[in-house]
Amino acid sequence: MADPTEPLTYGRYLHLDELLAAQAPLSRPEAHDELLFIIQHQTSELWLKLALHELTGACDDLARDDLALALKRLARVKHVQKQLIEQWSVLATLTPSEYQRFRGFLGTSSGFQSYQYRAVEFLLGAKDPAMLELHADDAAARALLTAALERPSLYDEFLRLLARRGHPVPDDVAHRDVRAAHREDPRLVEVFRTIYDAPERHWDVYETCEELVDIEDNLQLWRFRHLKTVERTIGFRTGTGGTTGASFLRRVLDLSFFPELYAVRTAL
Ligand code: HEM
Ligand SMILES: N[C@@H](CC(=O)c1ccccc1NC=O)C(=O)O
Repeated sequence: MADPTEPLTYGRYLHLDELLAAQAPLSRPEAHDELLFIIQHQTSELWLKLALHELTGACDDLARDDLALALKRLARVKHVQKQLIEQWSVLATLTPSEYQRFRGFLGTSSGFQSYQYRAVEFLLGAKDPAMLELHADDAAARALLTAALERPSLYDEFLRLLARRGHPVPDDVAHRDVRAAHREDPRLVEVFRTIYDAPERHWDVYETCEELVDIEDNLQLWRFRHLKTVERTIGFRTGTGGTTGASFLRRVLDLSFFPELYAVRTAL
Protein backbone atom coordinates (compact mmCIF):
# COMPACT_ATOMS: atom_id res chain seq x y z
CA MET A 1 0.00 0.00 0.00
CA ALA A 2 1.14 3.57 -0.70
CA ASP A 3 2.36 5.33 2.44
CA PRO A 4 0.82 8.86 2.45
CA THR A 5 3.75 10.22 4.51
CA GLU A 6 6.29 9.21 1.83
CA PRO A 7 6.71 11.49 -1.20
CA LEU A 8 5.46 9.79 -4.33
CA THR A 9 8.25 8.56 -6.58
CA TYR A 10 8.40 7.01 -10.03
CA GLY A 11 9.08 3.58 -8.57
CA ARG A 12 6.30 3.71 -6.01
CA TYR A 13 3.72 5.05 -8.48
CA LEU A 14 4.45 2.22 -10.91
CA HIS A 15 4.94 -0.50 -8.27
CA LEU A 16 8.27 -1.19 -9.91
CA ASP A 17 9.58 -3.31 -7.06
CA GLU A 18 6.68 -5.76 -7.54
CA LEU A 19 6.83 -5.55 -11.33
CA LEU A 20 10.58 -6.17 -11.51
CA ALA A 21 10.48 -8.94 -8.91
CA ALA A 22 7.90 -10.87 -10.94
CA GLN A 23 10.33 -12.62 -13.33
CA ALA A 24 11.20 -16.00 -11.84
CA PRO A 25 12.94 -18.36 -14.26
CA LEU A 26 12.41 -22.01 -13.29
CA SER A 27 15.26 -23.68 -15.18
CA ARG A 28 18.22 -25.11 -13.20
CA PRO A 29 20.92 -24.35 -14.09
CA GLU A 30 19.18 -21.17 -15.14
CA ALA A 31 18.90 -20.90 -18.93
CA HIS A 32 20.02 -17.44 -20.06
CA ASP A 33 17.08 -17.14 -22.49
CA GLU A 34 14.24 -17.94 -20.10
CA LEU A 35 14.11 -14.27 -19.03
CA LEU A 36 13.31 -13.28 -22.63
CA PHE A 37 10.51 -15.86 -22.72
CA ILE A 38 8.99 -14.61 -19.45
CA ILE A 39 9.19 -10.92 -20.35
CA GLN A 40 7.72 -11.53 -23.80
CA HIS A 41 4.68 -13.12 -22.15
CA GLN A 42 4.37 -10.57 -19.36
CA THR A 43 4.49 -7.60 -21.72
CA SER A 44 1.95 -9.34 -23.98
CA GLU A 45 -0.36 -9.78 -20.99
CA LEU A 46 -0.01 -6.08 -20.10
CA TRP A 47 -0.96 -5.03 -23.63
CA LEU A 48 -3.84 -7.54 -23.55
CA LYS A 49 -5.03 -5.91 -20.33
CA LEU A 50 -5.14 -2.52 -22.03
CA ALA A 51 -6.83 -3.99 -25.13
CA LEU A 52 -9.55 -5.49 -22.90
CA HIS A 53 -10.02 -2.17 -21.12
CA GLU A 54 -10.45 -0.33 -24.43
CA LEU A 55 -12.68 -3.01 -25.97
CA THR A 56 -15.06 -3.04 -22.98
CA GLY A 57 -15.04 0.78 -23.13
CA ALA A 58 -15.93 0.65 -26.82
CA CYS A 59 -18.80 -1.82 -26.10
CA ASP A 60 -20.21 0.61 -23.51
CA ASP A 61 -19.85 3.53 -25.95
CA LEU A 62 -21.76 1.66 -28.67
CA ALA A 63 -24.50 0.75 -26.18
CA ARG A 64 -24.85 4.51 -25.46
CA ASP A 65 -24.84 5.37 -29.20
CA ASP A 66 -21.53 7.21 -28.80
CA LEU A 67 -19.98 6.01 -32.03
CA ALA A 68 -17.28 8.72 -32.10
CA LEU A 69 -15.86 7.67 -28.73
CA ALA A 70 -16.03 3.97 -29.67
CA LEU A 71 -14.02 4.70 -32.83
CA LYS A 72 -11.42 6.55 -30.77
CA ARG A 73 -11.00 3.55 -28.45
CA LEU A 74 -10.84 1.09 -31.35
CA ALA A 75 -8.07 3.17 -32.92
CA ARG A 76 -6.07 2.66 -29.70
CA VAL A 77 -6.79 -1.08 -29.74
CA LYS A 78 -5.27 -1.25 -33.23
CA HIS A 79 -2.07 0.42 -32.03
CA VAL A 80 -1.87 -2.01 -29.11
CA GLN A 81 -2.29 -4.90 -31.54
CA LYS A 82 0.59 -3.52 -33.62
CA GLN A 83 2.82 -3.69 -30.54
CA LEU A 84 1.74 -7.28 -29.93
CA ILE A 85 2.49 -8.22 -33.53
CA GLU A 86 5.84 -6.42 -33.73
CA GLN A 87 6.92 -7.98 -30.45
CA TRP A 88 7.14 -11.43 -32.08
CA SER A 89 10.42 -10.36 -33.68
CA VAL A 90 12.06 -10.24 -30.23
CA LEU A 91 11.01 -13.83 -29.44
CA ALA A 92 12.01 -14.95 -32.93
CA THR A 93 15.64 -14.53 -31.77
CA LEU A 94 15.08 -17.56 -29.50
CA THR A 95 16.62 -20.54 -31.28
CA PRO A 96 15.24 -24.09 -30.88
CA SER A 97 18.39 -25.13 -28.98
CA GLU A 98 17.97 -22.21 -26.56
CA TYR A 99 14.28 -23.02 -26.01
CA GLN A 100 14.97 -26.71 -25.35
CA ARG A 101 17.20 -25.69 -22.41
CA PHE A 102 14.13 -24.60 -20.42
CA ARG A 103 11.04 -25.99 -22.21
CA GLY A 104 10.99 -29.06 -19.95
CA PHE A 105 10.57 -26.80 -16.90
CA LEU A 106 7.31 -25.37 -18.28
CA GLY A 107 5.42 -28.59 -17.49
CA THR A 108 1.87 -28.52 -18.81
CA SER A 109 1.60 -24.70 -18.71
CA SER A 110 0.70 -23.13 -22.03
CA GLY A 111 -0.48 -19.90 -23.64
CA PHE A 112 -3.71 -21.83 -24.16
CA GLN A 113 -4.42 -20.86 -20.55
CA SER A 114 -4.10 -17.10 -21.22
CA TYR A 115 -7.49 -15.97 -19.93
CA GLN A 116 -6.94 -12.39 -21.08
CA TYR A 117 -6.34 -13.58 -24.67
CA ARG A 118 -9.51 -15.68 -24.42
CA ALA A 119 -11.44 -12.70 -23.02
CA VAL A 120 -10.36 -10.63 -26.05
CA GLU A 121 -11.69 -13.38 -28.33
CA PHE A 122 -14.94 -13.43 -26.34
CA LEU A 123 -15.34 -9.64 -26.53
CA LEU A 124 -14.93 -9.88 -30.29
CA GLY A 125 -17.69 -12.53 -30.42
CA ALA A 126 -15.83 -15.87 -30.49
CA LYS A 127 -17.57 -17.17 -27.36
CA ASP A 128 -16.80 -20.67 -26.08
CA PRO A 129 -18.04 -21.52 -22.56
CA ALA A 130 -15.85 -24.66 -22.56
CA MET A 131 -12.81 -22.38 -22.15
CA LEU A 132 -13.94 -21.59 -18.58
CA GLU A 133 -13.18 -25.17 -17.56
CA LEU A 134 -9.44 -24.52 -17.91
CA HIS A 135 -9.68 -22.13 -14.96
CA ALA A 136 -11.57 -24.26 -12.43
CA ASP A 137 -9.05 -23.42 -9.69
CA ASP A 138 -8.59 -19.70 -10.48
CA ALA A 139 -11.57 -17.66 -9.30
CA ALA A 140 -10.24 -14.33 -10.63
CA ALA A 141 -9.63 -15.75 -14.13
CA ARG A 142 -13.07 -17.36 -14.13
CA ALA A 143 -14.73 -14.11 -13.04
CA LEU A 144 -13.04 -12.13 -15.82
CA LEU A 145 -13.90 -14.73 -18.47
CA THR A 146 -17.48 -15.14 -17.23
CA ALA A 147 -18.04 -11.39 -17.45
CA ALA A 148 -16.66 -11.36 -21.02
CA LEU A 149 -18.82 -14.38 -21.91
CA GLU A 150 -22.01 -12.88 -20.57
CA ARG A 151 -21.81 -9.38 -21.97
CA PRO A 152 -22.76 -8.65 -25.57
CA SER A 153 -19.68 -8.67 -27.79
CA LEU A 154 -18.41 -5.63 -29.67
CA TYR A 155 -20.10 -7.06 -32.77
CA ASP A 156 -23.41 -7.59 -30.87
CA GLU A 157 -23.30 -3.98 -29.70
CA PHE A 158 -22.57 -2.71 -33.20
CA LEU A 159 -25.41 -4.75 -34.72
CA ARG A 160 -27.79 -3.47 -32.03
CA LEU A 161 -26.74 0.11 -32.79
CA LEU A 162 -27.43 -0.52 -36.48
CA ALA A 163 -30.90 -1.86 -35.55
CA ARG A 164 -31.62 1.27 -33.47
CA ARG A 165 -30.66 3.38 -36.47
CA GLY A 166 -33.20 1.61 -38.64
CA HIS A 167 -30.95 -0.86 -40.47
CA PRO A 168 -32.83 -4.15 -41.00
CA VAL A 169 -30.85 -6.22 -38.44
CA PRO A 170 -33.22 -9.13 -37.68
CA ASP A 171 -34.70 -9.17 -34.15
CA ASP A 172 -33.45 -12.68 -33.46
CA VAL A 173 -29.91 -11.43 -34.17
CA ALA A 174 -30.21 -8.26 -32.05
CA HIS A 175 -31.64 -10.30 -29.13
CA ARG A 176 -29.60 -13.47 -29.56
CA ASP A 177 -28.12 -15.47 -26.67
CA VAL A 178 -24.87 -13.54 -26.27
CA ARG A 179 -23.16 -16.49 -24.53
CA ALA A 180 -23.09 -18.43 -27.78
CA ALA A 181 -20.61 -17.96 -30.61
CA HIS A 182 -21.80 -15.68 -33.40
CA ARG A 183 -23.03 -17.67 -36.41
CA GLU A 184 -22.69 -16.29 -39.93
CA ASP A 185 -26.02 -14.91 -41.15
CA PRO A 186 -26.72 -13.99 -44.80
CA ARG A 187 -29.29 -11.38 -43.70
CA LEU A 188 -26.46 -9.36 -42.15
CA VAL A 189 -24.54 -9.43 -45.42
CA GLU A 190 -27.50 -7.57 -46.93
CA VAL A 191 -27.37 -4.98 -44.11
CA PHE A 192 -23.69 -4.37 -44.85
CA ARG A 193 -24.26 -4.35 -48.59
CA THR A 194 -26.56 -1.32 -48.18
CA ILE A 195 -23.85 0.44 -46.15
CA TYR A 196 -20.99 -0.44 -48.53
CA ASP A 197 -23.09 0.49 -51.59
CA ALA A 198 -23.42 4.08 -50.37
CA PRO A 199 -20.61 4.87 -47.92
CA GLU A 200 -21.26 8.62 -48.04
CA ARG A 201 -24.81 8.08 -46.73
CA HIS A 202 -23.69 5.85 -43.85
CA TRP A 203 -20.25 7.31 -43.17
CA ASP A 204 -19.77 6.67 -39.43
CA VAL A 205 -21.08 3.11 -39.46
CA TYR A 206 -19.15 2.41 -42.66
CA GLU A 207 -16.02 3.63 -40.88
CA THR A 208 -16.85 1.35 -37.93
CA CYS A 209 -17.21 -1.66 -40.25
CA GLU A 210 -13.74 -1.01 -41.64
CA GLU A 211 -12.35 -0.54 -38.14
CA LEU A 212 -13.70 -3.99 -37.18
CA VAL A 213 -12.09 -5.50 -40.26
CA ASP A 214 -8.77 -3.87 -39.27
CA ILE A 215 -9.05 -5.39 -35.79
CA GLU A 216 -9.76 -8.87 -37.17
CA ASP A 217 -6.91 -8.46 -39.65
CA ASN A 218 -4.52 -7.55 -36.82
CA LEU A 219 -5.63 -10.48 -34.68
CA GLN A 220 -5.04 -12.81 -37.62
CA LEU A 221 -1.56 -11.34 -38.13
CA TRP A 222 -0.83 -12.01 -34.45
CA ARG A 223 -2.04 -15.63 -34.83
CA PHE A 224 0.08 -16.07 -37.96
CA ARG A 225 3.24 -14.74 -36.30
CA HIS A 226 2.57 -17.03 -33.31
CA LEU A 227 2.24 -20.04 -35.63
CA LYS A 228 5.48 -19.16 -37.47
CA THR A 229 7.35 -18.60 -34.19
CA VAL A 230 6.10 -21.97 -32.93
CA GLU A 231 7.23 -23.69 -36.16
CA ARG A 232 10.71 -22.24 -35.85
CA THR A 233 11.15 -23.08 -32.17
CA ILE A 234 9.44 -26.47 -31.69
CA GLY A 235 8.70 -27.51 -35.29
CA PHE A 236 5.75 -29.88 -35.33
CA ARG A 237 5.98 -31.19 -31.76
CA THR A 238 2.77 -31.41 -29.74
CA GLY A 239 2.18 -28.49 -27.37
CA THR A 240 2.60 -28.43 -23.60
CA GLY A 241 -1.11 -27.55 -23.44
CA GLY A 242 -2.01 -30.89 -25.02
CA THR A 243 -2.87 -29.80 -28.57
CA THR A 244 -1.25 -30.93 -31.81
CA GLY A 245 0.81 -27.71 -31.76
CA ALA A 246 1.43 -26.01 -35.12
CA SER A 247 -1.42 -27.79 -36.91
CA PHE A 248 -3.86 -26.71 -34.16
CA LEU A 249 -2.61 -23.11 -34.50
CA ARG A 250 -2.99 -23.28 -38.29
CA ARG A 251 -6.62 -24.31 -37.88
CA VAL A 252 -7.51 -21.40 -35.57
CA LEU A 253 -6.55 -19.09 -38.44
CA ASP A 254 -9.89 -20.09 -40.01
CA LEU A 255 -11.83 -18.55 -37.11
CA SER A 256 -13.41 -15.27 -38.27
CA PHE A 257 -15.00 -12.84 -35.83
CA PHE A 258 -16.99 -10.78 -38.32
CA PRO A 259 -17.70 -13.20 -41.20
CA GLU A 260 -20.40 -11.02 -42.79
CA LEU A 261 -17.94 -8.11 -43.11
CA TYR A 262 -15.82 -10.38 -45.30
CA ALA A 263 -18.78 -11.94 -47.12
CA VAL A 264 -20.04 -8.49 -48.15
CA ARG A 265 -16.90 -8.06 -50.26
CA THR A 266 -17.98 -10.93 -52.45
CA ALA A 267 -21.49 -9.53 -52.67
CA LEU A 268 -20.59 -6.01 -53.86
C1 HEM B 1 8.51 -20.12 -28.19
C2 HEM B 1 7.38 -19.51 -28.01
C3 HEM B 1 6.03 -20.18 -28.05
C4 HEM B 1 5.71 -21.46 -28.35
C5 HEM B 1 6.60 -22.61 -28.74
C6 HEM B 1 4.27 -21.55 -28.22
C7 HEM B 1 3.54 -22.69 -28.45
C8 HEM B 1 2.18 -22.78 -28.38
C9 HEM B 1 1.42 -23.97 -28.68
C10 HEM B 1 2.01 -25.29 -29.15
C11 HEM B 1 0.12 -23.68 -28.48
C12 HEM B 1 -1.06 -24.63 -28.63
C13 HEM B 1 -1.53 -25.05 -27.27
C14 HEM B 1 -0.63 -26.09 -26.65
O1 HEM B 1 -0.79 -27.27 -26.98
O2 HEM B 1 0.26 -25.71 -25.86
C15 HEM B 1 0.04 -22.31 -28.04
C16 HEM B 1 -1.11 -21.63 -27.74
C17 HEM B 1 -1.17 -20.32 -27.36
N1 HEM B 1 -0.10 -19.49 -27.12
FE1 HEM B 1 1.82 -19.91 -27.48
N2 HEM B 1 3.76 -20.33 -27.86
C18 HEM B 1 4.81 -19.46 -27.74
C19 HEM B 1 4.74 -18.13 -27.38
C20 HEM B 1 3.59 -17.47 -27.03
C21 HEM B 1 3.54 -16.10 -26.62
C22 HEM B 1 4.69 -15.13 -26.52
C23 HEM B 1 2.24 -15.81 -26.33
C24 HEM B 1 1.76 -14.48 -25.87
C25 HEM B 1 0.86 -14.31 -24.94
C26 HEM B 1 1.47 -17.03 -26.58
C27 HEM B 1 0.13 -17.17 -26.41
C28 HEM B 1 -0.59 -18.27 -26.75
C29 HEM B 1 -2.04 -18.32 -26.75
C30 HEM B 1 -2.98 -17.17 -26.41
C31 HEM B 1 -2.40 -19.60 -27.15
C32 HEM B 1 -3.84 -20.11 -27.37
C33 HEM B 1 -4.18 -19.89 -28.86
C34 HEM B 1 -5.59 -20.30 -29.22
O3 HEM B 1 -6.23 -21.03 -28.46
O4 HEM B 1 -6.03 -19.90 -30.30
N3 HEM B 1 2.33 -18.00 -27.00
N4 HEM B 1 1.32 -21.78 -28.01
N1 LIG C 1 2.99 -24.40 -25.53
C1 LIG C 1 4.41 -24.16 -25.55
C2 LIG C 1 4.85 -23.66 -24.20
C3 LIG C 1 4.61 -22.24 -24.20
O1 LIG C 1 4.78 -21.61 -25.19
C4 LIG C 1 4.21 -21.56 -22.98
C5 LIG C 1 4.41 -22.15 -21.74
C6 LIG C 1 4.09 -21.45 -20.58
C7 LIG C 1 3.57 -20.19 -20.67
C8 LIG C 1 3.38 -19.61 -21.91
C9 LIG C 1 3.68 -20.31 -23.08
N2 LIG C 1 3.49 -19.69 -24.27
C10 LIG C 1 2.62 -19.91 -25.24
O2 LIG C 1 1.95 -20.91 -25.46
C11 LIG C 1 5.18 -25.42 -25.96
O3 LIG C 1 4.55 -26.41 -26.28
O4 LIG C 1 6.40 -25.34 -25.99
